[in-house]
Amino acid sequence: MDYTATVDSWRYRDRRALGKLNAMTKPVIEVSDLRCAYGAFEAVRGLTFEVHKGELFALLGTNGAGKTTTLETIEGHRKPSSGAVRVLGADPVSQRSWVRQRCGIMLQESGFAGDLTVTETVQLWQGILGISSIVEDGLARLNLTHRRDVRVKQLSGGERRRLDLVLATLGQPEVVFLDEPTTGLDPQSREATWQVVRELLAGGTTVLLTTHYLEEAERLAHRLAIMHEGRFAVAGNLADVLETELAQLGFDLGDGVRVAELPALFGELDELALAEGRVQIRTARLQDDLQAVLGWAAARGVALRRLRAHHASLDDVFHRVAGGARAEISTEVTVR
Ligand SMILES: Nc1ncnc2c1ncn2[C@@H]1O[C@H](COP(=O)(O)OP(=O)(O)OP(=O)(O)O)[C@@H](O)[C@H]1O
Repeated sequence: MDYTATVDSWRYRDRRALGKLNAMTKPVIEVSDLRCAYGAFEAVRGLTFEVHKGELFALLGTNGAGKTTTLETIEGHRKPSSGAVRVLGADPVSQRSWVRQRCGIMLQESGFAGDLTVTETVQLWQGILGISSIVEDGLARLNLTHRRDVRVKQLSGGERRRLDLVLATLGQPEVVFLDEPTTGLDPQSREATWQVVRELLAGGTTVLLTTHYLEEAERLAHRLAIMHEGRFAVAGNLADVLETELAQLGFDLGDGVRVAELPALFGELDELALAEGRVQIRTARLQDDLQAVLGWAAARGVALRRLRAHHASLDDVFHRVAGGARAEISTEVTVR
């Protein structure tokens, strides 16, 4: 049985139900016109969004887009320059200890004491949080049991990341912040991490995540935002985000076929690709244009070589945003 597929389809089926439920409940994380500056430089420029109970919201974006600054500000590590942040209804700066007790935080870089063993580190963290829960399960699920007596400084980068996650999820926090949780992990460890995150969500934990892995956001996020230069360039659920980019239809222009002979299409022809002998069309009406091309080819007896028709992927959207082609997208996205 493909467990991943089952979990993912469950997520998609359940998303609508979660949305209806969430419309009736107070958000767990509320961010309103958030701005954060380092001196004269404004790294975060007016973000507004909410995250509801049991929901995972993913922040994607290019290096320096402002993801970590946003996350750390919501965690209460710094005051916003302006705007408002509420976590579980409280101000994460002025009510820090109340909020902190209810949150698990996985920073981008851990600040472990290298001379402590894995077990000692967990025990220390349990002491700080006043938790006496048994962590064997957490260590086992993230494949760290056999490393429990190893000093932290002797762990690999991926093992440290997994230890970070064990610590962030100690004591069943209501909210978990994950800053690039799977960077540097091998595929197996990444899958184990995703499984832990799915279990947290199923238990009602709310998760705010930053990642550079588009697949991670596709697999886990109920909603996501792609940041660029401190703003949300595009945001919403996966379908909303994919709809912001046109679909693509392409095939090689065979010998003896002239461009003028092509059927009328709704999409726009890529002149650069055409110069290299390929018909490449970006279109908002993929089905109509595909039908027109197939009908035309059948009528003329043209074989369409390397025919490819596909809706936009998250990768396509990301590259458009990263390429700075933001004129086509609203930069004032409000996510509610
Ligand atoms: N302490 C700081 N002082 C000055 N500028 C900072 C500081 N921290 C971050 N910045 C700047 O703020 C901007 C946003 O940084 P941030 O780390 O939030 O981005 P990011 O999206 O998390 O990037 P990455 O994907 O590389 O982690 C960048 O231009 C960065 O150089």
